[in-house]
Amino acid sequence: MRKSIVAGNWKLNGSLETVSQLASGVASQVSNLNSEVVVCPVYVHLNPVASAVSGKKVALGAQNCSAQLSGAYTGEVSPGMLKELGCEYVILGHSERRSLFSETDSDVSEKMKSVLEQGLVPILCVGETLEEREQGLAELVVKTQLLAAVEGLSSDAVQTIVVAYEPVWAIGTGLTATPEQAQQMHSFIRGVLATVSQSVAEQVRILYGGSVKPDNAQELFAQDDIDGGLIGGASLNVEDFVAICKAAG
Ligand SMILES: O=C[C@H](O)COP(=O)(O)O
Repeated sequence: MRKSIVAGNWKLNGSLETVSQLASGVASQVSNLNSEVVVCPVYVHLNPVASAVSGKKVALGAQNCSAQLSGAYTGEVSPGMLKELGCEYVILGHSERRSLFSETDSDVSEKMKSVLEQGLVPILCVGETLEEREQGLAELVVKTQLLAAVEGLSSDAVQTIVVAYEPVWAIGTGLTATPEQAQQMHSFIRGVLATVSQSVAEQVRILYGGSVKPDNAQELFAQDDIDGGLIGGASLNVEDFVAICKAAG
């Protein structure tokens, strides 16, 4: 039985004051849930958010990291540094990093290795653009991204990762994939993971992301292969995010 996860990706939002309030507000309302709750602020907000959720049932995640562990890499932050701040999760390969910051499958693959070596859990994002979906390429795109990210990893390592299926056309647009569309892709992803091993396929949590809101979360999370969500806009509001976390269990 896979434990559900709801992760809030706060993206480039908030101030020291507002993220601390957001984190405390969420932490005070999720203590009785069965699902894991993760919040992912920007790097410079990790420390105050870690303090706000300390001892609470909310885990800390980062939105990105370097593949490098140390050295002359100006402006980068290593997985070990994130771990030192209390991070357990790192979002990797988000479509905004791929499209706006030119991250390639190969970059994501290097980051996967470094993050796993440091004992952190990558939340690996995969997903197709609208154009790719309309051309019938959605599964090929997702499969290519997924296999590139896990290439060279042991099956023991792969079974610890979290995958987030985020159709690019659904991110921040209000256009959610239907529960059927999402389930179809999640089942496909599980099938791709089965080529690593059947037990990997059964254990890896696969989250859906893209305009998840309190009013559509329950139906999405009720699908067999949807194990929670990666939430953008709605994670910036305590009541909405808590409602989504409750929908996951
Ligand atoms: O990482 C989160 C996703 O990009 C989803 O964002 P959204 O919930 O605002 O559509």
